[in-house]
Amino acid sequence: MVAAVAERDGRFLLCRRPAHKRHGGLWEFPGGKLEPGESPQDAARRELAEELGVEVLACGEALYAIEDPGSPFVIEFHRVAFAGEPVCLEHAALAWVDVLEMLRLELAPGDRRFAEVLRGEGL
Ligand SMILES: Nc1nc2c([nH]c(=O)n2[C@H]2C[C@H](O)[C@@H](COP(=O)(O)OP(=O)(O)OP(=O)(O)O)O2)c(=O)[nH]1
Repeated sequence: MVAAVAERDGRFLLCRRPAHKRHGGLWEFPGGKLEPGESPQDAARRELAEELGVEVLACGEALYAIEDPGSPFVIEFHRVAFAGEPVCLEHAALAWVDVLEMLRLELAPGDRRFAEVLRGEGL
């Protein structure tokens, strides 16, 4: 899985998962599973267009790869820059939050581990 880390003025874009899905109601970085043959950069471009209606301009190398111990997924966190204002097309809500606000949200497990890395080390 790829998770996109978009930052503006010290705030990061987080998305709340729809109630009916796995980890419903929990907050996550936007992104999703890679389709066959996709690079993480391709998947970030596709997922952010689908979920947020934005165009990814740049997607870096993986900052961290983090496992959710309760699931088979490894989540790669990549820094992204995008053009346009994100629109909530597939999630329950969007929010730009600083790291302390992020840690107060109910985060999906892998996203929480990354938030703790952000608090400790920054980007
Ligand atoms: N963001 C995040 N997703 C997680 C974690 N643990 C875990 O099992 N997942 C799962 C939930 C989803 O099934 C999947 C996220 O991929 P996705 O965003 O493309 O999937 P989705 O549920 O929106 O859609 P679907 O294709 O599974 O129907 O990873 C976690 O810690 N963080």
